[in-house]
Amino acid sequence: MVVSPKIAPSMLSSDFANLAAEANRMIDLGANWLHMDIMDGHFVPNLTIGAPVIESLRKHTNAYLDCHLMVTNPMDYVEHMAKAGASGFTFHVEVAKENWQQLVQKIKSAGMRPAVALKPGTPVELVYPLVEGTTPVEMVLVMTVEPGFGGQKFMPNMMDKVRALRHKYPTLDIQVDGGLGPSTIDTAAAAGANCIVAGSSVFGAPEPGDVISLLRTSVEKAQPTT
Ligand SMILES: O=C(CO)[C@@H](O)[C@H](O)COP(=O)(O)O
Ligand SMILES: [Fe+2]
Repeated sequence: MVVSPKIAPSMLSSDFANLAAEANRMIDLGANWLHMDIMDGHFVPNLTIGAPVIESLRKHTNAYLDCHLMVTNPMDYVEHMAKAGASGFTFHVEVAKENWQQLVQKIKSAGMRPAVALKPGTPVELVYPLVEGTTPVEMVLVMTVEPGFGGQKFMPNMMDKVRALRHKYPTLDIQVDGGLGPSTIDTAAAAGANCIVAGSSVFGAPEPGDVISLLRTSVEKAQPTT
């Protein structure tokens, strides 16, 4: 595999009252990125954090903040998220069918890394133009649960999307998010995922560092033929 593993604990499963300490603990335990779930209570039936929390956290860490925006109007968030210190900006294709080119351009101009996510019911073909565009996204996030909540069950049938993406794009960062942990990582890694989001399996473990290492090792071992 020519793409490197990026393990991103989902801070949604952390103790939000101790966010900075939790974030730095994850980095010290070997995490590459911190996955930040931004939800607007409209695109998904849950409300979490926004730019003010990212801005506060940024004062306590230099880590890559991988922001997953489950919001209906991602365009409205770009400037605020960039100013707050977000590193990556992942929007959902379901709400950016018309204006994705403008959106990707705006994300890049604001200094963030653009990525696109798709819900379980969304066909993978919808993101191909975004990967192949003149201003392409740099990562595709395949949701392996319905977005909105941590702690749900991994959907193995989403691996068809991961396999299709890996076959078409051997060097693309492909992220999976939802229900990843020791019992599901090998399936995702074998399909070709290299960016792994894990919330409850990491924060709920007695030794979160062991889970982070296991996730990384599984991705490193998987060598899907592309
Ligand atoms: O985006 C989401 C949920 O919408 C995720 O990032 C979850 O927060 C992952 O949590 P686990 O399924 O790993 O517990
Ligand atoms: Fe997420």
